Amino acid sequence: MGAYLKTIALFGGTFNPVHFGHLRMALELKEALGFDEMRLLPSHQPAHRAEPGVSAEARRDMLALALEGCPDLTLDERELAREGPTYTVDTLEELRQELGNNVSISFCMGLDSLLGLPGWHRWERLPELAHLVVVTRPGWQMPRDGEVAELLARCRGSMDDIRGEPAGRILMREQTLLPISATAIRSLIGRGRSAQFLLPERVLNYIQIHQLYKS
Ligand SMILES: Nc1ncnc2c1ncn2[C@@H]1O[C@H](COP(=O)(O)OP(=O)(O)OP(=O)(O)O)[C@@H](O)[C@H]1O
Ligand SMILES: O=C(O)c1ccc[n+]([C@@H]2O[C@H](COP(=O)([O-])O)[C@@H](O)[C@H]2O)c1
Repeated sequence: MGAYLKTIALFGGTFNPVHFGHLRMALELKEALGFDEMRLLPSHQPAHRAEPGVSAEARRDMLALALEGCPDLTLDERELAREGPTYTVDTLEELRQELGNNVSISFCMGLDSLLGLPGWHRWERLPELAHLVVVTRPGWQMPRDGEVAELLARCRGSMDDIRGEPAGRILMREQTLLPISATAIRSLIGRGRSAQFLLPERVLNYIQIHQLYKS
């Protein structure tokens, strides 16, 4: 294997709002796998779910507040400026053009997202543009057959592969996720209950000041 490449990881989501589950997962992945950069990538208009109801600017502002004082995690705002549905393949094509082929790009996702990958826009192009880092929870089932199982059989690799190649590998990593979801946070606030200790205090203050998620 040749020299190691610079490694950039992306962690995409709606972040409506960002919470400690997202932040811990991103930080642990960066530290455990040794990525040079871990970028949180808020989507403008998610491709496979309803409109978030909270503006892209507000979701971005909350992420920026959450990342204050955490130099290990950065914010990549490129999807927010794009009109129409946010497709990961467009983002990765843009990024690849910007960075060239001598950089290793990894897109991080949960196993649930990997199982749904064949529904993503131009999904077969994704491994040509980036590696996929897939976080599994203890006890989760890997697919046995179908397109994703075939992709895994072809592409499964290690962190050494990811450091040495620009794209094309799938790394499976078992990690315990904090049991927090943005849906539960929105529901708590909507019912007038407290969401304290589930997300950064600064983000909670922003939600209160802007009266977000009130039913
Ligand atoms: N508790 C968690 N720990 C680690 N990762 C998470 C957690 N919740 C969501 N994720 C991951 O974060 C990314 C962005 O998720 P998203 O913004 O949809 O958050 P969410 O909390 O699942 O939101 P919602 O409840 O609105 O679906 C996805 O890859 C998702 O798998
Ligand atoms: O490109 C697609 O077709 C596509 C379909 C579903 C999800 N994604 C991306 O996957 C990431 C997590 O999405 P979500 O909806 O679980 O927050 C986020 O970056 C989305 O843009 C992308």
